[in-house]
Amino acid sequence: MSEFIPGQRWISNTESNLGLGLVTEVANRRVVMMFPAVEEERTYAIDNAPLSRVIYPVGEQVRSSLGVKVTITATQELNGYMVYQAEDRDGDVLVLEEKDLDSAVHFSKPHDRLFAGQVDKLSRFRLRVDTLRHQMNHLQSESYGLLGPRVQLLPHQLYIAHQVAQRYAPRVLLADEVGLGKTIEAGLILHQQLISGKASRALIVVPDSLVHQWLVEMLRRFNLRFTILDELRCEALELSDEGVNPFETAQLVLCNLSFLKSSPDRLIQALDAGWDTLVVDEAHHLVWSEEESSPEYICIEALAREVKGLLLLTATPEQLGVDSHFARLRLLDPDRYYDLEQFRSEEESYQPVSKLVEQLLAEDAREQLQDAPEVFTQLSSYLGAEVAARLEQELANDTLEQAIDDAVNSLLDHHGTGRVLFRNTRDAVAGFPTRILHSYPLPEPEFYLESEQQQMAQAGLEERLHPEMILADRWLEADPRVQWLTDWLKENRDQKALVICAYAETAKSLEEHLRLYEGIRSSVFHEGMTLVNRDRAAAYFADEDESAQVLICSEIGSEGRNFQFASNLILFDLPLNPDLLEQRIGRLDRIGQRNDVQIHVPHYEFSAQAILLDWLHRGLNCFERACPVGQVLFDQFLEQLIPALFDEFDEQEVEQLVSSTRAEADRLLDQLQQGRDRLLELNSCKPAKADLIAESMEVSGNSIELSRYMEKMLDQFGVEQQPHSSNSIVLHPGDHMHYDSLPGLPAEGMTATYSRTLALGREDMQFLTWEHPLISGTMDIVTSGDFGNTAVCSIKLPPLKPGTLLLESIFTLHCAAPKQLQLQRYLPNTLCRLVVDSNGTDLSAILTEAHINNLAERVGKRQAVDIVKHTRTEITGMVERVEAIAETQLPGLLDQARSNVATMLGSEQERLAALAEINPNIRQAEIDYLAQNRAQLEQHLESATLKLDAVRVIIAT
Ligand SMILES: Nc1ncnc2c1ncn2[C@@H]1O[C@H](COP(=O)(O)OP(=O)(O)OP(=O)(O)O)[C@@H](O)[C@H]1O
Repeated sequence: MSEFIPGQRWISNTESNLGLGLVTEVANRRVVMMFPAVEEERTYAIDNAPLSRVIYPVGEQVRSSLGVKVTITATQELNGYMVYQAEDRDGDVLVLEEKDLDSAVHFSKPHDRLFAGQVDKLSRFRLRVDTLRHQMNHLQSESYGLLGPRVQLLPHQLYIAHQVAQRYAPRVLLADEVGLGKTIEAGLILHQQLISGKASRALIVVPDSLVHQWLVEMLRRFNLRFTILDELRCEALELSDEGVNPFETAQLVLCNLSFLKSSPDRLIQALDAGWDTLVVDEAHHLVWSEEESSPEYICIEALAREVKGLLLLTATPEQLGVDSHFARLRLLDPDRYYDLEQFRSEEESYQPVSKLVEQLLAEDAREQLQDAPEVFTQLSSYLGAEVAARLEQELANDTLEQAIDDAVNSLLDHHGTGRVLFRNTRDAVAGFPTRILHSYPLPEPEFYLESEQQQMAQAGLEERLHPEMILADRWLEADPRVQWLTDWLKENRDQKALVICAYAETAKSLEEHLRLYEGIRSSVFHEGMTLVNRDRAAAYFADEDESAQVLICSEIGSEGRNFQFASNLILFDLPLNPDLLEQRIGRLDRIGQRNDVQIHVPHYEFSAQAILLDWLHRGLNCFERACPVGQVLFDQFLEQLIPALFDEFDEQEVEQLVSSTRAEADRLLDQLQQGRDRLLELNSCKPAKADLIAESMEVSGNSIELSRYMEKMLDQFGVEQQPHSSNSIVLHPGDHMHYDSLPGLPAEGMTATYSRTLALGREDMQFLTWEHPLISGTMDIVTSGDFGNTAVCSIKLPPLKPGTLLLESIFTLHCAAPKQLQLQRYLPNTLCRLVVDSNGTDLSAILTEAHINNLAERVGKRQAVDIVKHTRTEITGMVERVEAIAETQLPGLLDQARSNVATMLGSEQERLAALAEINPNIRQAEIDYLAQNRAQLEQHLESATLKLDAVRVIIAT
């Protein structure tokens, strides 16, 4: 019969920080243990559960789950279940069943270990104290959750991630321009949410062609292992476990949108599976109008309703018009975005706010403001008379800059869009390459001209823009673009080129032609290929040695893909929609592009293609720059553009169309720059703050400090370390490991580096940071167990008489609370360290840690045990003394913690509540969450104790 009985209390030997466990279920050789203090559950195999039974002896002081402190006076075991008789402070007797004991308790007191003869090495004691400090520093740093990912520290991304990741269940639209790193931003946010316990289940939904790229990117950059679900995989899971919901078999799931969209049953399973965060890439595919929603939209809308956190990613939020843009915002917050008309008028109201912000941010703001009383009137109407008056007063002071900064922040907060929408542009992010257009007018083929009379008369727009449709079977031999492409590739053999055309059919036959008849190393990539084949094609193109010179892609096949290692883009045809053109150029014009991007456009002279090229280039200027108003211009001029493409305009009329488009583009860009986009830009990245975050990450990511610390740590754990190349090491589980395995260390070992720069270039190496599972995992093992929590040493320090006994003790403020509350963040950033002599004199300030560490000498194990044995009474007295002193320090520390909660959460809570009255972008759920969070933190702090974590006995010689 099992020794486990429901209701019994046990403690985890490896995770004592979980508090007291409660047996809830025993079946099939497994025991399920609930840890109420941290609201976590664990299932163990009964045979080798790392658990110890907790039975209190008579005389022990314990607390009931209601918080009543009692002393046990008698115990009784009923078929393995304990019932205690106890007395409270008033002497009242009560009966306490073990299931009703307080769950937030701790064991393995260091002095109990010491008296049992368990004396650790001095180096382990130091390592324990270092570990406690590092853990505390990391948890409280600005970069918590953002340090681990293998990414370049780019301020514009860090700013967004930092802003969003701290929120409860963030719901935002990440709308950076193409290639600025939305995937990376989403990954950073997700990583922070998962590591901090704010989220544990995430679903990513992407277009078919991006499934693998996301899988790889999440794994190698973020150490997040996603499970891909498609129909085949779901069926296999159901076959091996009848009745299982495949979406519940993993915490992190990645699937493609068409799979979910086309299977209502699978969608229901996904809806039932419960997620904390949903990420949807290429969200511009979610088409919606007031009359009709696309199936994709309906599918994501259903999920968005169920899931708490939602990240929508699109580079072209307005590609399908304001309606669709509104619809995506509506997915984020249906209560806020319910009226399209109101949304439109709101967009217009951003302009005066933006103008005001510009005035405040002008370099000569002081002079400008002195002559502009109307600015203060305006400011007063937006932020109230008090803010305006304060700013006016500051005009004569040195602190004007700060006051302006505050006013701008309030304006952005109160009247901006920033809480739901983030958009960085190339203009705002430095370091992007130049884009250069090369146009190649080619003579129309004879065959084409001959057939023109009858063919062209009937040709639709598609045929005019894609002549291969008219040339039909003979197109490969007759189309001059094919010959041009062949020549270009042969003349530039050392250059890689990405060719994009509209249709998969065109891509396929073009590639076949180049490969079979022209001997060009080529590869093709289109939506009709299987995922595996697409990835193979992309890898063949990316390969550094034996690679394809050219990759031919269809329009949607290449969306979202990374090809920045090439710098020649050949547009075999042109899309009508400028946003699609930007998507194409964005394949190369991305972060990581080291060269200028050369855009080549072969086209038939005097044809629809030539007119479209002219309109897109001179009218919209969207080849050499990203054009944020492309969609609006497209909508506005489409009616005139169509007849021009049908050859119904003469040269002058075409010129007229181009120049009026240019004029309108300039006007709109100007308006955008002054209106919403400027606000968005300012909201999406505050450079000073962004740089601060990046700097703080550089500091907390200091690889020298980490590598020195880890070298000692891994040594203690028996991990073999050998230098590899410069800045990298090879780690192997050694023959004398203290644990069978360490988290994040594969049995076959690994090559790793602490250097971010090296890690970015060498993806085969693990990137070791405070957040790598090996490091955070070993740190957890140290602090949650008894590693190094006892030591004995000797010191020579003349004023101390030989034989003087001292006790150095380390206390940690301990408070079991659910992980997502992140209680540690609010605790004072100090360890409580106390040193006393056997008279109980407090010497903490005189004998500093560094002092003792410098002088401490090792004492052999046997001698150490002897010292402890002979001085047990004194040590017991000193432990009581330090505990008493610590008790007096507890209220002060708790006051600090409460005040941290009040400052950090209270001010955010007040700010949000005040904002919500003005800016409807604030969700009530967020405000409620903060209030709840604060109440829970305060409640948990009530049960905080100073726990004696480690002791070092010191004997003067
Ligand atoms: N911080 C970073 N460190 C290293 N590489 C990065 C970083 N940010 C972006 N990149 C790289 O830049 C490229 C573009 O990033 P990403 O795919 O996230 O952009 P995107 O905005 O999602 O693009 P698209 O609009 O095409 O979907 C990718 O190859 C990505 O790996």
